[in-house]
Amino acid sequence: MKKNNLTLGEFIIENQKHYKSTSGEFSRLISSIKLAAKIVNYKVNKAGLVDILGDAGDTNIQGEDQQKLDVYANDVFMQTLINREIVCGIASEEEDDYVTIKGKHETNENKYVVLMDPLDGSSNIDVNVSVGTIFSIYKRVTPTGTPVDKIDFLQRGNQQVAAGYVVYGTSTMLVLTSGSGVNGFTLNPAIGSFYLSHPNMKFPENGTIYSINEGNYVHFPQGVKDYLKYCQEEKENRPYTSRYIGSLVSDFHRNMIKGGIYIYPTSTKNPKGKLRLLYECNPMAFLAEQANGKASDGYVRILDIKPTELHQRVPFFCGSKSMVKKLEEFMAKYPKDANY
Ligand SMILES: O=P(O)(O)OC[C@H]1O[C@](O)(COP(=O)(O)O)[C@@H](O)[C@@H]1O
Ligand SMILES: [Mg+2]
Ligand SMILES: [Mg+2]
Repeated sequence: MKKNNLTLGEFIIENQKHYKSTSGEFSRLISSIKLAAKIVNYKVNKAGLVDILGDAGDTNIQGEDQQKLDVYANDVFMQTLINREIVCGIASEEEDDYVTIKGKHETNENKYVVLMDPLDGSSNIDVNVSVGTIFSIYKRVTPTGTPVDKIDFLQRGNQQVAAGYVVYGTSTMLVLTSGSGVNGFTLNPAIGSFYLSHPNMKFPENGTIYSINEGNYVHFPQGVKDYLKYCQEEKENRPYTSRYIGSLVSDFHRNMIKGGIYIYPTSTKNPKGKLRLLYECNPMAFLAEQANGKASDGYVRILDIKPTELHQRVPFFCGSKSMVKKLEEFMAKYPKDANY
């Protein structure tokens, strides 16, 4: 597949067969996400010059201090999707509950729901380090024309129609899958279009980078501690390299290109893990598997976990297949409660 000559819109039209949509509804949905990403990107790039840094002075349902850019990004993605009336509902890290979009005819005819983390890596905003947006798309399970229900959002990750992220980094990229591989599109800011720059992205089977917040070491499950000892011993192609950006999207993106594993286990501070299943782990797990990688909670495939709550957290181990498998071997040596 050639690169640099297809825009994201052209790519979707050319690959219509993969983007399970006849009415063009799906491509309009992606076009809305693309538009919102460009608006947020513009603000991210001016962060030091406009009043968009620091705390928003409020906390979200997770009990986290919302950063101004968290709130701004949430508003932009929400408003873009609502105004263009393409989805029937949205769930967001920054919204207490899901939001129903009835449309002008109050008919709930649209068939897609979107779940999102509008700004991932919030701790990086004020220090000029890359951040991202994560999104996950499902077809609703309730009949069109009927009210949207929580069950439309509590679907297993293996039911996703599409998933992707935007990384606002040295360049701004949108990385997308709809179940037929992963493709990366880079924004040309001079033109305002995303161009296919990373066709058919794949995790290297193995890698030598591990990404984890080792500040929480004392609270890690024994299986994770043993795996870190394995990574750091001088044997074979080890010690590995430790790289941790503090933004899931950025760590994931680097690991997908270079090979590596991202680990956010349980800890005393986060007994269920920190990352949210619905709008962080599931979309990133879908992308990982579509790129020949692997994603589990240490025992179970992330995409098979049955969600029970919108903001539920799970332990998250994701990246090069051999590295995730090796970590699972260490986890399996202990009874689950010793690890969780
Ligand atoms: O600071 P910690 O505890 O290591 O957590 C960092 C992780 O938390 C996150 O920032 C959570 O995402 P949000 O910023 O969207 O809340 C991840 O992007 C990142 O990998
Ligand atoms: Mg996040
Ligand atoms: Mg966030």
